Amino acid sequence: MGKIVSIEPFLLGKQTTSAQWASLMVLVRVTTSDGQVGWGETVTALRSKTMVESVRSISRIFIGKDPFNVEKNRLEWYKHDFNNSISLESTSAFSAIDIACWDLIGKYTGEPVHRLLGGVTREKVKIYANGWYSDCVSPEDFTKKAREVVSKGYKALKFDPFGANFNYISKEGIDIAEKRVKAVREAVGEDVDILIEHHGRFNYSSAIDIAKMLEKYNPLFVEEPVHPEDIQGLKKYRENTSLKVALGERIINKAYAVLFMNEGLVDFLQADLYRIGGITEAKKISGIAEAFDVDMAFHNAQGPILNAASIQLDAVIPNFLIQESFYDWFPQWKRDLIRDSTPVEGGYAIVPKRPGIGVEINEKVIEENVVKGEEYLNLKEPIWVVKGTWRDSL
Ligand SMILES: O=C(O)[C@H](O)[C@@H](O)[C@H](O)[C@H](O)CO
Ligand SMILES: [Mg+2]
Repeated sequence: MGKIVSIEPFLLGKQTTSAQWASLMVLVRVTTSDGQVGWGETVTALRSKTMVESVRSISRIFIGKDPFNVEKNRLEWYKHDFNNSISLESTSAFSAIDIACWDLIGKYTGEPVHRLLGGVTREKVKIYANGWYSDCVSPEDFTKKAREVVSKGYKALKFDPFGANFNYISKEGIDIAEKRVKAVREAVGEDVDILIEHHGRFNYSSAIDIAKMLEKYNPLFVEEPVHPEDIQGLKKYRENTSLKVALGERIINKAYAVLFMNEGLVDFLQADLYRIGGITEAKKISGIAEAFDVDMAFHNAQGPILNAASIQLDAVIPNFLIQESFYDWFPQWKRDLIRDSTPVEGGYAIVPKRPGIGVEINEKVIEENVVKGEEYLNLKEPIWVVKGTWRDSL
């Protein structure tokens, strides 16, 4: 088996798309001395140039290494990078390389990654839709688009009904959010799960007021109800509602996740493979979560490589809840980038049996979509918002 000879980041995308937070992606190609290729992906997070450079810098640790030694290689990175415990740039670059190495291991052995991680616990994984509600402002907008999601077969969908409210939300703001939530619940019926995204933007008292409203709509979970660093606020939130809390998309290592689980502050953990340390660390964190009786709902808001890698892990872990997916709302170039997709059918993604993470890259699409520069920055609507929903009145 070959050693790693090159690690190349490609910044791909379009500077303006309907999904700004994911308009660009960093694709990473890892090549071995015997010509095998593995693919990884990481996030840009308004730092596209930085992320590309970060992949280049840390790749020096991996050149000449055996891609099979994911643990030893990770330890080398951990040892050399003094700031990895506080650097999303470092963990995100590392994560892409780790995913590419797993893809290589699968290709060498001829096995899908899930068979190398523990085998199949489920042949298909339940998906929830995100990204479906761009430009939804009125309850009627939400009704129309929610019906479309259900007609595609989805059994669960997530949305943020809070418009441009930030930190504090007034009684009127809650009333508007309620009209949107009610519209979606009525459109999808009681058998489809609704998941309420807060994007970590409220103070605890506002989040508690919101929770009182949400309780009657029976969401599967509420996500990041308070600011992600506000542990004291989250404790107060937990004391004041029985709604189930999901969080963790911004967590960059397993020890940090334990802080939340140890205090009983989270029901469902949303680690993301690109930030937590690739497949290697995502598998470990799932095991730790299992010991706390916490189920996994991996965050997955970026491109087709991360989507494929997440599905591999979902197939394996015992404590799987549900998988986020933007797949049906991807810009076309992201779908074209891979030859073999894992389409969502009847609300589930069928776990692919192909070697590696299960996708082949169409290299022509790389050439056509290489971009230079930074993400388009819209100062009127924060990057994490689904396009056209940053409106606080109906
Ligand atoms: O998917 C999620 O859970 C996220 O919080 C984000 O990464 C996205 O920005 C968002 O959902 C789009 O608004
Ligand atoms: Mg989120």
